Amino acid sequence: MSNPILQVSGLTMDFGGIRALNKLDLDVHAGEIVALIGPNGAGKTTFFNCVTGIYTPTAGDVLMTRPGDKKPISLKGLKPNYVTQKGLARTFQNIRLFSKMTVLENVMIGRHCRTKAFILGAVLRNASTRREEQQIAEMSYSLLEKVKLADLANELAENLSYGAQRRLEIARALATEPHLLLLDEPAAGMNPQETQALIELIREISSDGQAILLIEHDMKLVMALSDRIYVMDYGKKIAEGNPEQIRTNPEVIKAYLGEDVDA
Ligand SMILES: Nc1ncnc2c1ncn2[C@@H]1O[C@H](COP(=O)(O)OP(=O)(O)OP(=O)(O)O)[C@@H](O)[C@H]1O
Repeated sequence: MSNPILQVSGLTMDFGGIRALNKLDLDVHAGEIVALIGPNGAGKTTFFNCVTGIYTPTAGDVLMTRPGDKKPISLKGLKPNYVTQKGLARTFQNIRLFSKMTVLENVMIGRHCRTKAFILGAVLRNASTRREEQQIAEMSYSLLEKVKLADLANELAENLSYGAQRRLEIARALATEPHLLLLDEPAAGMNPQETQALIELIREISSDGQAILLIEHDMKLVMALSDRIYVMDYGKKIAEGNPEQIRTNPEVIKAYLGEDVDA
């Protein structure tokens, strides 16, 4: 088997006396949808923050192997914008859009991390910059079509419904052309119809070959989409397997006592 796109080993994160992550191993292969689940406070967001450069982990490594790479590169210690440039994009638990910009502009911003002419061109506005802007706008528009927001391209982001804002965040992350897409609670705050539409969207994105790692509390979504699931509790991995194995795992049932894993 080829190297995983993402290979996390021994990831540990201490906040003062709190060990939020404890020697966590996790990998994601090309084309997979992998979910990371666990009760509140288990360490899921800390994991994403360590992988995407928001925190530098106390110990462990985060390796990425992109198509064509002879050996993995380490993302550990890289700033978030460099992590994005290497091919890892994410959405956030609390939506982070530019509310006073249009829907299309929000996606175009995501794309700019891949363009040469951005800073210099923004000052000079020469012909090649204008051509590149046009290409970015077209590519961004096609992503809006994918997430079913093309009709709202010129609307301000703040005027979108909650579910639509979450889909816009996904489009913006896809605009960076990631090798791996990280989704942080994409269904949070959605009604059942919005969640169902999201499940279909994630399936469609995955069918294009996009590898996806997601954190989610909505078990219906997790069970419907995941090829593999990692379960953590108190910063440690307590189980790993396919949805059926996770659904029936006694450790998982114990960790979730009182919560509904059997969606
Ligand atoms: N910046 C921080 N400083 C101190 N402690 C933190 C920090 N970030 C997270 N923690 C602690 O680390 C632990 C894991 O938190 P984390 O937010 O990663 O859990 P989670 O699984 O994402 O929870 P939730 O499902 O509620 O979002 C918690 O005990 C939390 O209080």
